[in-house]
Amino acid sequence: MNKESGTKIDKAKVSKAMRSILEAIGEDPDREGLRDTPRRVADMYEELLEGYESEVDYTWFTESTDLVVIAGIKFYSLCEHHVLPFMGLAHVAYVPRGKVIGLSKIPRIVQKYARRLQIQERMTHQIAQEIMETTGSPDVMVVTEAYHLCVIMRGAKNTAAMVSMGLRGAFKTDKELRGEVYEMIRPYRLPKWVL
Ligand SMILES: Nc1nc2c(ncn2[C@@H]2O[C@H](COP(=O)(O)OP(=O)(O)OP(=O)(O)O)[C@@H](O)[C@H]2O)c(=O)[nH]1
Ligand SMILES: [Zn+2]
Repeated sequence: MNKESGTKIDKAKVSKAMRSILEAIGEDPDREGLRDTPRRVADMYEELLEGYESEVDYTWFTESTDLVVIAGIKFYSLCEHHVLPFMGLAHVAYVPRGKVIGLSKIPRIVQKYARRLQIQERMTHQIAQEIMETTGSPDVMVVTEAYHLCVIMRGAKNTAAMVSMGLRGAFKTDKELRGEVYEMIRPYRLPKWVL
């Protein structure tokens, strides 16, 4: 079930709609190269939007109260305005209150919220929220940096990167703690777009 829209992806419907789009742009959907395209696009949306249906399986925990930083988590998402990709890196930090979740769960949380129709700020917020809920720590920092193809390929046609910050608890007020995280994530920051 798609938890936000309440519906599962209807692949037959996506495929039919894609065929209509091909016709609408003046293509022949029955020509050899396009014959399977509606089906491929339906399969693609099912894959790219699988985040609606994923749940992270928290099976392992350990105890610590020391700062945890996971830097350079890559993600690919789709902007909900143009349904074009935006992609980049997420960096996550939290100060556990005794409960540390498995390292791999952090990239899984990022994928869960990236693989939907999104805006970057909401994705950043949702990642921070799930980390707060599962670790019980109010002190969470999430930085996402991304290139949006809807800004690069069309419209403004500019290669600006967007950085979105999610600061919770101590990270909101403690500049020194924030600075420590910036230092640690610096080598893992997003490279400059080259095209
Ligand atoms: N803040 C934010 N804006 C986004 C994101 N993804 C897309 N947008 C912007 O959403 C806005 C939608 O604005 P509209 O004016 O309705 O759309 P548009 O006419 O296609 O706008 P242009 O892209 O400027 O041509 C655009 O400025 C997009 O760049 C996102 O993740 N966060
Ligand atoms: Zn867009």
